[in-house]
Amino acid sequence: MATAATAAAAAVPAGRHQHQHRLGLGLHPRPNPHRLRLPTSVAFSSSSVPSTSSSSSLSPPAEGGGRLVAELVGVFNELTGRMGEGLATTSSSRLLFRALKLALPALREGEGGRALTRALAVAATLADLQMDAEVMSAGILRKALDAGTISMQDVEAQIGAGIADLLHESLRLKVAPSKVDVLDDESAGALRKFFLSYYDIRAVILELSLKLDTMRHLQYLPKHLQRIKSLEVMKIYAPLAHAVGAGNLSLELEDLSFRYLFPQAYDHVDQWLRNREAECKLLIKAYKAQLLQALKSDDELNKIVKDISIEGRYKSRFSTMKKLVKDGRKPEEVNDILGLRIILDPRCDDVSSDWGARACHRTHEIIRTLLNEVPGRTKDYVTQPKRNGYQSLHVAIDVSEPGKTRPLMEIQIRTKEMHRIAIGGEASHSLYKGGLTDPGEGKRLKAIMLAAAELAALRLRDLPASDHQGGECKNQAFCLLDKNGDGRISIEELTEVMEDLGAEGEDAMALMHLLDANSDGSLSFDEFESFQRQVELMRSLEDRDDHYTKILKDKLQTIDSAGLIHFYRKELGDKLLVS
Ligand SMILES: Nc1nc2c(ncn2[C@@H]2O[C@H](COP(=O)(O)OP(=O)(O)OP(=O)(O)O)[C@@H](O)[C@H]2O)c(=O)[nH]1
Ligand SMILES: Nc1ncnc2c1ncn2[C@@H]1O[C@H](COP(=O)(O)OP(=O)(O)OP(=O)(O)O)[C@@H](O)[C@H]1O
Ligand SMILES: [Ca+2]
Ligand SMILES: [Ca+2]
Repeated sequence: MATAATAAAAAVPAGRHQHQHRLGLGLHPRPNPHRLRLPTSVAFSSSSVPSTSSSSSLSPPAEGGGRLVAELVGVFNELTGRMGEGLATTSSSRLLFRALKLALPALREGEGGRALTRALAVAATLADLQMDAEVMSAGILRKALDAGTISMQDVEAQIGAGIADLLHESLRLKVAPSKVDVLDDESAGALRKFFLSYYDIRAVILELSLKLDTMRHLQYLPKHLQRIKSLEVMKIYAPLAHAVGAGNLSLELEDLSFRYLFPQAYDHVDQWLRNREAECKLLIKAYKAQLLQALKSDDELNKIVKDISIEGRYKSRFSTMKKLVKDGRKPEEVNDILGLRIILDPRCDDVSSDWGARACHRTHEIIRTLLNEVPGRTKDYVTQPKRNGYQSLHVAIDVSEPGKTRPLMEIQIRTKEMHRIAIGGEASHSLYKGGLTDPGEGKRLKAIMLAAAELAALRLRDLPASDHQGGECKNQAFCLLDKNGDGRISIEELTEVMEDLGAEGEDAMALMHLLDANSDGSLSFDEFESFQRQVELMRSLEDRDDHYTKILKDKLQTIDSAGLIHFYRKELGDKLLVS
């Protein structure tokens, strides 16, 4: 870490360090509960329950207006960079920027210093689900509303009626589960359907992302609430997420509620999967690469297909547990802990032709020559589709080595069309997993969800650009700060944004002084870009800092479970305490 910090400091123009420290922009990496970097747990990891200790016990850093602008710019860039292709239009960006300006001051203090990071994680989840800027902004603002420092009137006046409607809708959704008995399967099922048919589907997705946020931080709630919320998630929200095709979200929701509802069973499954996780994930990666290369270099297969892709996955905690309770299997008897899925694109995709089946069978032959197929475990739903139309060829592979027994690997072989039906069609995963009984419902829901997102994106694209932003903008953050569009950020423009963020207007002078390299009293595009580079650097250092903190914390926890931490603490005092 010392090397990274030294290199980073060297990259900053000479003579700047002194000012940066004064403004709280110093590059020295330190834990900062108020920073806006997205937490690493944003990535859909099935086991990303944050640890119980938090950085909130640390005292806040010297807070200057410079730091606030740096945070605004850094967060804005990160979120727009994460938005789906075509969704980060000028008007979308402007909306997100306005929402951030309103929400940031409100979120700074909430939830023990975690409110801001949490709000941004919600927005990132929404971006990953291809939601538009309106939904992302609503996510951030819902967290600000929950923090109690802004009101719906503020949102309506400063952001607009569209987002206020979305927020009203999500607030109505929030209270709905309390009106039914979630333990009753029929009521839970009816409520899920009601959600999907009655409410704006984007509000449902927003609610799902907020539920994920709640579940990721459940350790801060009292025990009885942990159980009630987990039950709601298990019975209502996780199946809902499956139903709308938000697969990764539903897997994480399931794993988190499983953890709180059945802690002992969870620990058992978690321990078993965790012990093999790193090795199995490496194996999945290696088999994937090896298979892809073998398939792509097979002449016969190449005559039938124009493209081949392979997806890999390690089974989730909850999904594994379900298999164990279904028929009393042991974990080592679950045959799809390691999974690969080969998707083939036949040169002739006419469904009545046999090109698809030929491609699947040729792929199977290649696998047989390369890998150790387990006899009697192959299922050919390509030749004999399931009644719901599901087609795929499944083989089980033994990946053990002498002296090292491993769980089996399942390989599913299918064409693009078969995959489409398995994902969104009548044999869809949302029906298979989401508890929906009406065939076609999953397909319809997914279509509604995508159409709603597309419509919102179109609406935002159609909003009139502000006077000077009709043309191309090379750097969205710069253009949003340069309100009058004269190509420079003036002291007035900087003062305004600082005041919006709740800082003293005078801080603008200090920041201007720091960044205005040629001392002409305003920020040029180049000067602003150099500021942005520093912001990025700062955030990446904080990332790395988190990474090291986590490693150290994991080590300490291992030591703790061995009962040795008390010994080390006594020996080394606070030096070993990591928050
Ligand atoms: N989308 C979808 N996927 C399916 C369907 N049926 C099976 N699959 C997938 O194929 C996998 C294996 O299914 P099968 O080969 O029938 O195996 P199984 O009888 O479930 O066997 P176990 O895995 O041992 O419980 C499932 O885990 C799913 O991933 C279906 O109707 N729709
Ligand atoms: N062999 C595989 N290779 C790649 N992805 C898979 C494989 N099997 C399932 N998946 C995908 O992994 C995700 C999680 O699936 P999960 O393992 O929970 O259930 P499943 O295998 O579909 O069903 P079941 O629990 O009945 O086995 C889903 O998106 C699913 O499509
Ligand atoms: Ca499976
Ligand atoms: Ca200007």
